[in-house]
Order: sequence, then C-alpha cells, then structure tokens
Amino acid sequence: MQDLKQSGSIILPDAKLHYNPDFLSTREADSLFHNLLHSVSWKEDSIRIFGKTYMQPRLTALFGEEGKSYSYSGIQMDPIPFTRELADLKTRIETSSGERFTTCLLNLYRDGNDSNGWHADNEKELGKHPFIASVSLGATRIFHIKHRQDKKLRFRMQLLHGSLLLMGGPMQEFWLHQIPKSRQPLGKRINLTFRKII
Ligand SMILES: O=C(O)CCC(=O)C(=O)O
Ligand SMILES: [Fe+2]
Repeated sequence: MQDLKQSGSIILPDAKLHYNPDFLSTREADSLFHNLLHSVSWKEDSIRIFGKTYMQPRLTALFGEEGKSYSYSGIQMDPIPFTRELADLKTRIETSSGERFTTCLLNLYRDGNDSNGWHADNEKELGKHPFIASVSLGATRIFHIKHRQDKKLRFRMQLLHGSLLLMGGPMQEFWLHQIPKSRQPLGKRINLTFRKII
C-alpha cells in the first residue's frame, strides 16, 4: 500500500481529494475535541448487513437540519440540531470549500480496537456524487482507500488532529475507504463528516 501526499490536492483517477493538515489550530482542535467528547450523547448503534445485526465498533451521533433523517447500513438516524460550535465549523468549511452541507455524522473511536470497515458514503439521499468534508480530532488514525475495480490502486494516509480531508468527484462510486483497527495503544479520536442530504 502506497502513502498519499499529506498536504494539498491529491491526484487520483475517479476521485477528487484534498487534504489540509492544519485546517484548525491546535488550540481550536483541542477545545473542539474536548467539548464534543464531553457534551455529545454518544450512541452505540447496531447495523444490519445482509439481514444480520452487529454492534458498530465505535460510537456515533448525528447532527443536522430538522427533518433530514439519514439511513445507512440499515439504521435510520434522526439528527439533533447543530450546536453553535458545529454550525460555526460547518460555515467555515462551506466558505473554504464552496460546498453546502445539511448534516454532520460524528464518530468516536474509543481506542485502536474501534474502526470503520470498508465502505463508500454512497447512500442515495446524498445524490450521485456526494461531496464529503471530514474533520479529524484527537489520536492520529490511518485512513485507507482502495479502488473498486483497479486492485493496484490502494493507498494510505494519516489523519491528524485538526485536519480537514475533502472527498469529491465520483470518489464514492469508484473507491472504498476505511479506518482499520490498530494494535498500537491509541487514544480517543473524533471524526466529523459533513454531508449534504438532498
Ligand atoms: O473516521 C473517519 O475518518 C472516516 C469516517 C467515515 O468514513 C464515515 O463516517 O463514513
Ligand atoms: Fe465514510
């Protein structure tokens, strides 16, 4: 597996990726991490895959505009209204990316045993080519991507505290991504993915 560039636009077939490791200052990232960790009512949700029910190996929460419920992996999540802090973060990402978002899915990875298996963010309520903005806070985790057809195309990168990863173009159609488990003793990590439900 090859390492991806850790800053700027990343040139790949069938995807538009952009990574800014310094989107938030360390102080902003520290305070956002701390506030979210303690104020969000984190849920341990189950998912349904081919008719079987599993616990998700991480905790989640959904913020968003009222009435925009989000279904994925066989569960429906109803959003909590954006807090001031998350609304401000959303506006900042909208200003810098030129895209609009309705919804933010939060993941809390408690340690290296928590993970997010291979998937694409291709739910039909996100439209044909979803644009996804992903903010990382806390422990650094490895992010893997692989092309669905061209098996040679497999890459990894590190998602740092305070970083912003933008995923656009047809990436969710042609690529899968994951946060693998790690045997290293890792601290907590929070990831926020801003999405647009159409
Ligand atoms: O935690 C991450 O960086 C990725 C999260 C993700 O892929 C998702 O929530 O769909
Ligand atoms: Fe995802």
